[in-house]
Amino acid sequence: MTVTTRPGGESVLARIVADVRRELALRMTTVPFSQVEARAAAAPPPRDALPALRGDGLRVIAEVKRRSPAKGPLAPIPDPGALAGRYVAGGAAAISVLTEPNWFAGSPADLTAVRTAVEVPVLRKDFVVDPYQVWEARALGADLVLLIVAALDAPTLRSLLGQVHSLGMTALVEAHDQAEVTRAVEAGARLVGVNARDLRTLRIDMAAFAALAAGIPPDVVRVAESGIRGPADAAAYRAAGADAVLVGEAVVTSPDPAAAVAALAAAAATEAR
Ligand SMILES: O=C(O)c1ccccc1NCC(=O)[C@H](O)[C@H](O)COP(=O)(O)O
Repeated sequence: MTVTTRPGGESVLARIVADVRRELALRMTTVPFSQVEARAAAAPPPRDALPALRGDGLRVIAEVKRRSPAKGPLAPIPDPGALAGRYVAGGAAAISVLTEPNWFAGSPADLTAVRTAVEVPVLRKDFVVDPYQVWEARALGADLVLLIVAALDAPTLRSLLGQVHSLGMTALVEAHDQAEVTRAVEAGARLVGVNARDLRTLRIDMAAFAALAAGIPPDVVRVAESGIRGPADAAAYRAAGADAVLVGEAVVTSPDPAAAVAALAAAAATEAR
């Protein structure tokens, strides 16, 4: 689905979440929770993401993203495991996999394929609103789960975060403004992403990370997400204090994804803090 937004119209995020909830309700009737729980117990143990995402230089989380609501199709990606392998060859510290089918043309099978193909931590990037999806993520082999502050009330954010941690995974808690950063930190996030893209309007504000980074405590790992076109953007985020960047479109559309990832990481070989 490709969207246009109208002032005062329903937010894009709200529309995506409504679809996700409908599909989830269907899955919950066809795949009993006990089955998901059993698959999670049999999944390979989670990989520790935090040490992978902070260290010397800027870490790159490279995304498997076939399409975007704003731009439509980006890349067909017939073999997500092979693409993730190219990212890792270029130095990616983690891989993000969009598993949502209707707006991003993703699938849960993409995540499993990527997890099998690479040895770095793998993020389930989806619109998680219910504990069932956290268990699903673990059952698929995910090491990280995205929690979007704008999609969750405070008690739900806190309880989903606790659940991600109790399953041994890491949550990437995503914020777009100061109030959301505060909520992420108060909920106990250890990894906070500032998304330059406002998921309600799809507008990109590349200044958002620099404006918000100082409000993220030093023991929390900081990720700058979205809108990164190349090394200059990555270097600017590093200078503003990012430990890692999360990049989708620029790497899936590159003719050489390994080189694209390597250039992003190399551009920002400066000390951040
Ligand atoms: O990408 C979108 O258009 C989008 C729209 C609505 C909700 C989420 C969306 N994207 C998810 C992401 O956060 C990005 O895929 C990710 O940060 C990479 O962004 P980019 O490098 O700009 O492709």
